[in-house]
Amino acid sequence: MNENLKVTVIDHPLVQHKLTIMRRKETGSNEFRQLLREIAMLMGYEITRNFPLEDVEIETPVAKCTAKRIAGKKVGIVPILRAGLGMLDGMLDIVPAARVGHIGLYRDPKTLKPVEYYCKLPSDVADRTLIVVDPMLATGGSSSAALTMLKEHGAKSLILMCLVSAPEGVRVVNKEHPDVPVYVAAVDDHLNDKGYIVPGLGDAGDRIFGTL
Ligand SMILES: O=c1ccn([C@@H]2O[C@H](COP(=O)(O)O)[C@@H](O)[C@H]2O)c(=O)[nH]1
Ligand SMILES: O=P(O)(O)OP(=O)(O)O
Ligand SMILES: [Mg+2]
Repeated sequence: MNENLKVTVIDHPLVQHKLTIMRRKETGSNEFRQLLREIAMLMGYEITRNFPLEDVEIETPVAKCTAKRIAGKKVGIVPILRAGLGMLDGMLDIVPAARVGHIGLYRDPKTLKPVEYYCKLPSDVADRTLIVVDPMLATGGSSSAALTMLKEHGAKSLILMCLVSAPEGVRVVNKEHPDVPVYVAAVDDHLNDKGYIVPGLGDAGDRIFGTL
């Protein structure tokens, strides 16, 4: 069923174990937030694996040498509000010098279409790799709209990182943004008639911020 989807599932045992705890309805906001932060860090580690390196001349206390550093401008992390904020600190734990942009989108509960309410981006988006983060890729409307907004601001190198996805959402992003690699921890079964991922984990924003 998922064979046509262009998506990388990060199946590291630590990620999968933590995700299972997050899915449980008994898991409270405090633990949910902490696990999301940890998973974001682990996923970020995998996603940045192929970032290009360049040589730099340095001097250690012992000798001069040529060492490696990440090439190019500092990466940008762009959480989709609110739920994407839950993945920001985990990313900043491993890329502390990253620039941070914010895109505010909520899903209209009737139409399930994304509604934009905020956008503030780092400078020079055209020259940075931007990692868009949102725990849930459901219909794909929010992620796709965020990627479109970033491209309208000049972004050229984009990565989408979500925790749980539905095949429907991956399909939409693949179709509308074939240039954007998609990383997830799980591709779940389907969407229900309210646009929630099944089995999923519920409303990520509500679970992170305790607004159920
Ligand atoms: O099971 C779900 C499904 C969606 N969300 C929230 O909605 C958006 C993504 O929905 P799209 O339909 O892909 O636009 C996401 O930002 C979540 O905040 C959810 O929490 N749980
Ligand atoms: O996508 P939504 O409407 O669930 O937004 P939020 O992340 O603020 O819960
Ligand atoms: Mg929500």
